[in-house]
Amino acid sequence: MNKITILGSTGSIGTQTLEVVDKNTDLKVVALSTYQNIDLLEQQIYRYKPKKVCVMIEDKANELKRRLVMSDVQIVSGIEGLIEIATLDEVDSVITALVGMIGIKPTIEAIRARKKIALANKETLVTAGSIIMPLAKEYDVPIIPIDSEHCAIFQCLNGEDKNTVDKMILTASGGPFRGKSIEELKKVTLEDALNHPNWSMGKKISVDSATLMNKGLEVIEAKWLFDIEIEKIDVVIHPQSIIHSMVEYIDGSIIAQLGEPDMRIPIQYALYHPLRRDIKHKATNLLKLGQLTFEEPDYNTFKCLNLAYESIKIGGTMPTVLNAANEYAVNKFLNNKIAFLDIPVEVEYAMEKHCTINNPTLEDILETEKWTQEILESR
Ligand SMILES: NC(=O)C1=CN([C@@H]2O[C@H](COP(=O)(O)OP(=O)(O)OC[C@H]3O[C@@H](n4cnc5c(N)ncnc54)[C@H](OP(=O)(O)O)[C@@H]3O)[C@@H](O)[C@H]2O)C=CC1
Ligand SMILES: CC(=O)[C@@H](O)[C@H](O)COP(=O)(O)O
Ligand SMILES: [Mn+2]
Repeated sequence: MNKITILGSTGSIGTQTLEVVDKNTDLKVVALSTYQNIDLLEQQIYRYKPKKVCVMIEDKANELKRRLVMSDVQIVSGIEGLIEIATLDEVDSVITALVGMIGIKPTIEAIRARKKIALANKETLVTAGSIIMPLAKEYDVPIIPIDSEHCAIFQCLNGEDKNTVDKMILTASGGPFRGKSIEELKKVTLEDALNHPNWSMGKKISVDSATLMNKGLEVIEAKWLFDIEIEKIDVVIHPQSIIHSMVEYIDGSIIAQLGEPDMRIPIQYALYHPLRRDIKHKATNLLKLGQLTFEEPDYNTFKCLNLAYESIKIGGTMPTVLNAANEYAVNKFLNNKIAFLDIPVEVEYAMEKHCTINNPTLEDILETEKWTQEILESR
């Protein structure tokens, strides 16, 4: 029996993880969490009977307590609550399906408590990869990627000697605005940006896919997960999202992982690694697919991808600034406060103003997040 905590169980990855649980009777849910969606969490409590849940917002946690006064589920709140459910004694694996840098502390504490990590929450690695990866090594804790590209690369590596890898090739769908010009992007709406061609995902990552920041974050995520130089990580546009990523070896062989765009596949893979589960969520019919195509990303129009490469080349706290500025700007865009093309402008502004701290501590990273929010607020 694999006993699990899902951080962010009411989101896109969280709910799909529960769909995987539905198909696998040897997965037992011990703890769940939400930011504020207590209606859905309440349904999840009835169905999966967790021991403990965390509601980030205290008022909402209190409301849920009133609703569940007859139930024996324990309800905690805030960041301390997230840490509590990520470190419960009886838990084997923690699925990090939170969105944003809020995932850093619970992930660190879960590693210290020696929980296996199934990681979807890429912002945690983008900003604190320099702390998380050595910590996981120190505690001998596996970090298994859920992000589809990284799960693909993880499978393509298949235990090969790292020195035989020439390149990692991350595929990108290109998002809903692939092929559009700057002029056309001036007119796009929030609704357009959320309309991803292949994947159904949470709002923040959908906007990141539209700006190509998602791919930039994934380049940095790959650097930390696979301990590879940034110069060896390439991005190629593959509009069909069937090839999830590839590894090119020194002999010219390219190994790819293919499958339907369905996150239940990498989620199940991460939960069962090193075993491969014999449950298919969605089969791929190659004959029906027709063509698989590839294009160069448009770096001039979609500036976020270059900003991400730049930030990780500078290193230190700069990827934190990139990520925190992006979280800030995407939030503004989601609330109709700025236009789509303002997102890279905000990110670039914060990066230009920042004096990088090398070899940052956790405190430096969290302070940098705050600094970034303040500099953008006062702009
Ligand atoms: N969705 C996908 O297919 C993929 C997602 N990822 C990554 O996985 C992570 C999750 O993405 P996704 O599931 O789409 O996101 P969602 O927005 O759909 O879900 C996020 C979850 O985290 C909770 N949450 C949000 N903000 C906070 C906060 N400040 N404190 C505590 N809990 C919070 C949400 O609660 P509430 O419901 O109340 O908002 C929800 O449960 C992201 O890092 C994303 O980049 C990676 C690959 C694919
Ligand atoms: C499903 C997943 O892993 C997402 O990160 C996805 O890759 C987003 O699509 P883009 O390739 O458009 O960024
Ligand atoms: Mn991805």
